[in-house]
Amino acid sequence: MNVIEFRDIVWRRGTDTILQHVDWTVAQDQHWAIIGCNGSGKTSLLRMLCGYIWPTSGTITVLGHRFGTVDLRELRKSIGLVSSAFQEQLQSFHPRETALDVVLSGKFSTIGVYDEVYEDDVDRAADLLARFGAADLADRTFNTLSQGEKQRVLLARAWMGRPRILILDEPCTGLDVLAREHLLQAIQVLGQSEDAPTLLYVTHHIEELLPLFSHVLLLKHGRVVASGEKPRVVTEPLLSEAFSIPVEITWQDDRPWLRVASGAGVMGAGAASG
Ligand SMILES: Nc1ncnc2c1ncn2[C@@H]1O[C@H](COP(=O)(O)OP(=O)(O)OP(=O)(O)O)[C@@H](O)[C@H]1O
Repeated sequence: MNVIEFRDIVWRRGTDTILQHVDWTVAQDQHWAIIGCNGSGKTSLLRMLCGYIWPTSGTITVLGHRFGTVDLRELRKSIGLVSSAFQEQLQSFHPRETALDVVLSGKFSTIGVYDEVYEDDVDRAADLLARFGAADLADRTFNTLSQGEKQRVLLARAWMGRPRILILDEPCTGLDVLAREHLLQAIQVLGQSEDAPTLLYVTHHIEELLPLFSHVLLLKHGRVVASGEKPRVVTEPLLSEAFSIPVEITWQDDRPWLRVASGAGVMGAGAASG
């Protein structure tokens, strides 16, 4: 059984076609990065995956359930999400809620812990905090944490819910280099664990494509530019096409680093035309 199947998905809003004939298959044991410029359709695709928007045409099957024949509220319990928009929403946590409470609340997919918590749950939450390098934050009030600290706690929270699919929507936004590398390292390690969910990682930053990510979906103007195994997709011609600017890639420690090709940037274009 595939984890995700999008078949010939089209999404129109008014006169705009936002997703254009998208085919996308995610199999078991794959972790995907989703890459594309602003407005290329990444968020729309993922909102569709969670059943928040409905395609104009095409079919979607998630975890073996065909949309239209499944209770989406039930299915959503299998899909975790970490995004900066979500972080804002979580400002509504009770002012006294600790980081450990926040992780625990992931078990129930609620904001705040209202259900009974067992010792095992507390152990697991503490263990997850430790794995994300945040053990010392357990008793701190969540609302007083820095953005980087909050992201680590929210990732631990997402793992606590044992989702089958976990969407990480630009989880490194706003983090300094060291905080970002710590977070990426934790994702790399936990993503390799036996009970890891299928990861879908949205980013504009190519260097965040950890060795863990086996596959990449490259979008442009709502179309799939390329989709498949990372080394076949993360190439200079395909990324140059997706970003509409010539780019060069250097691989280091099995991670790709991108720079705009010499003379091709906005400055270069200005100099050339001037
Ligand atoms: N509900 C909507 N109604 C009309 N247009 C929409 C709607 N949602 C998204 N769009 C448009 O669809 C296009 C794709 O948007 P989307 O948010 O999916 O892109 P994105 O790749 O996630 O961009 P970013 O990287 O900036 O977050 C944009 O042009 C956006 O304005």
